[in-house]
Amino acid sequence: MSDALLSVRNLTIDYIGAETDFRAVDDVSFDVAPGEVFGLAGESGCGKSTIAFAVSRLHGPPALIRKGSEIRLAGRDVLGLDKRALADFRWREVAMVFQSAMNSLNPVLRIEEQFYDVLRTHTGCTRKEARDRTAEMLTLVDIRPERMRDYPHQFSGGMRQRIVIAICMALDPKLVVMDEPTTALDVVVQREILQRIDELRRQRGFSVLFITHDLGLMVQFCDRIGVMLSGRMVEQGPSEAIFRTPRHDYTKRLWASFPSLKGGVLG
Ligand SMILES: Nc1ncnc2c1ncn2[C@@H]1O[C@H](COP(=O)(O)OP(=O)(O)OP(=O)(O)O)[C@@H](O)[C@H]1O
Repeated sequence: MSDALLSVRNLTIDYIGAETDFRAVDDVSFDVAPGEVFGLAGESGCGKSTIAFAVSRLHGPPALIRKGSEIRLAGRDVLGLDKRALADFRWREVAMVFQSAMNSLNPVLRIEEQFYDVLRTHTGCTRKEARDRTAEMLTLVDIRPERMRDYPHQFSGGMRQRIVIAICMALDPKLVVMDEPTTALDVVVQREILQRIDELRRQRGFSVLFITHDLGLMVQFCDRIGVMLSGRMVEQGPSEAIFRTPRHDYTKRLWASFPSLKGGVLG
């Protein structure tokens, strides 16, 4: 697919050990189109997070990406980026939201300062411009702009996670990688946040690489899903097809292990 935003080809990643190496990702290929939400499903340990880190170029030793692997974002060779290009690539091209992202806010800095740090570093904007952008972004995630004067502890967990998402969106990245972005939150807050992300995606047109253990959420939120088993991608396709007519035995077993999905999440 040449018009893909993200193109992953033959991605192979080992964790290098003292005695033996462990192949966490084995010859995985997939594309994510502009504006698309692509989900990675599969049991714990199958390599989903390892892929998410590699795509964001946040992996480090002992993870080693093997020769022949290719990751392209908007045509750029992600694995070939040097240190300088990488600083620009992160946030501007790709932003990552983790499960514990809400704890990544600096507890002693007002929210306003935390936005300013990211915006100034990447755009060289003035304080006034940063403040305007912060107000705009907070509004997008349903937080009153005047609360930019507050500190992280003055917000609930769900609000803190929304603030991190707003910071991630502030530079208009092309791709947002979300690894269990709402897992630490209660179910109602989870749904609210995902709905908000979905609206933002429609407005701003970014793509999402989405990882969650919650298969119901996955089917509901993703346009397409790739199913992983022991480092390999065994099946990929439109969510509805993967859910309703899975071809691989493992996918069938995966859905079967979540009886709540039988009611038909897709309606
Ligand atoms: N730093 C590391 N050193 C060695 N092995 C690792 C390291 N990080 C992850 N692994 C192994 O690589 C495999 C893939 O891990 P990964 O975290 O990518 O899986 P996952 O599908 O995201 O799992 P989960 O859903 O539990 O987060 C696992 O077997 C894990 O134990």
